[in-house]
Amino acid sequence: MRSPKDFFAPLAVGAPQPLRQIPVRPSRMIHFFDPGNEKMAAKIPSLAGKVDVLLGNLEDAVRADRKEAARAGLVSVAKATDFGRTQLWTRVNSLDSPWVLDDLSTLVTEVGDRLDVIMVPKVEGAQDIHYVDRLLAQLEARAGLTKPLLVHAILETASGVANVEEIAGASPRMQGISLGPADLAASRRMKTTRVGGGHPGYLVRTDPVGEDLAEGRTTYQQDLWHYTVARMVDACAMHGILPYYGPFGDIRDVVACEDQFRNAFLLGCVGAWSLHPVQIDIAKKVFSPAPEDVAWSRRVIAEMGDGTGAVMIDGKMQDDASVKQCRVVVELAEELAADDPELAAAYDAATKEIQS
Ligand SMILES: CC(C)(COP(=O)(O)OP(=O)(O)OC[C@H]1O[C@@H](n2cnc3c(N)ncnc32)[C@H](O)[C@@H]1OP(=O)(O)O)[C@@H](O)C(=O)NCCC(=O)NCCSC(=O)C[C@](C)(O)C(=O)O
Ligand SMILES: [Mg+2]
Repeated sequence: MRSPKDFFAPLAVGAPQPLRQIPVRPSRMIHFFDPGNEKMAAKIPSLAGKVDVLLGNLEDAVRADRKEAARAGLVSVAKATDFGRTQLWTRVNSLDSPWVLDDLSTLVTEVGDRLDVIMVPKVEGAQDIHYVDRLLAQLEARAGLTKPLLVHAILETASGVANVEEIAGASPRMQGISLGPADLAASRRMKTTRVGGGHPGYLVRTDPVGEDLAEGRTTYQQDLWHYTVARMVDACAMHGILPYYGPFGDIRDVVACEDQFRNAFLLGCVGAWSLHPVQIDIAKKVFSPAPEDVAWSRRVIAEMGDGTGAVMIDGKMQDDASVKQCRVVVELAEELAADDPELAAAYDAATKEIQS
């Protein structure tokens, strides 16, 4: 564990200075692709500039005999593509695999200046981040990089959840954390067989109305991921890094995907993964504040003046705490709108409408 005094010192001679704040860049969707799959890789130039993050996946979903092709494919894509405003991330293989050392050394050495974030799967505790942190510093120094690579952890083991606060604060490289519901379910010995989303058996039932226990009792499906997402959000907020919902595996069910993403958004997440092109626009819609919420928030901020005291707006009490929530919405909206003229116009139109 580093002492507070040297927390921001580089971990290798010649490595770049760690950042004190996570750069503000949209990351509503982290779009996964297999760089060794020629059909998918061919789609990357047309997605660059349109999605917030493109992530070359080297871990699960890439067959063992395709690991090297995926790594080489990512080097080619990284060199050949003009990413514009889009960030390039990668998910390397897990730290207990035979591939991760070559993943990190090849990528940092050959395309470290093109990469923004390295996603590390199956993180169990701060020790995993410390290992990657030092190794990245050595590789950055060797490659002569001037910008530090950031690290994103996937929360997908029971031990990772138990240690999520120390993971979030383990290094100034920590950019964020995503929920990995499939591996996490297996690690916890949950009895689900899905990649994210709910389960019809996880429910609550209204009380019996008469003698017949089976009649007239409504059931409500519950969210299997609420505890984990909420805990991850708190850990991230405490350490000034960003929380994300992970994957939603039922590609066909765009309705439930939108619901799952929105639950995460409302709880504090800034984005989710898209596994298929059809999920890109869902994430964009859900993780951009709605124009009417932005307009309302701007109105509350304007009417609250210096932000103290209490006022009534349309029958609702507003005070120091509600104006802070409105500032969260407006700050996010303005960060996203700075990069997206269509969104900026939608926010301005809704604000004009509420004023008239
Ligand atoms: C689901 C699959 C198999 C359906 O693939 P498909 O080919 O059957 O789908 P399609 O609808 O037929 O595809 C239409 C077109 O889109 C292309 N396409 C399809 N997907 C993409 C994509 N992502 N990016 C760019 N292009 C894509 C595809 O190649 C095809 O191109 P074509 O029209 O030229 O024939 C496919 O979409 C896929 O492999 N997606 C990525 C899967 C992945 O990365 N999984 C790992 C993340 S989830 C995870 O690891 C869990 C976690 C966190 O670790 C834990 O919870 O534990
Ligand atoms: Mg996983």
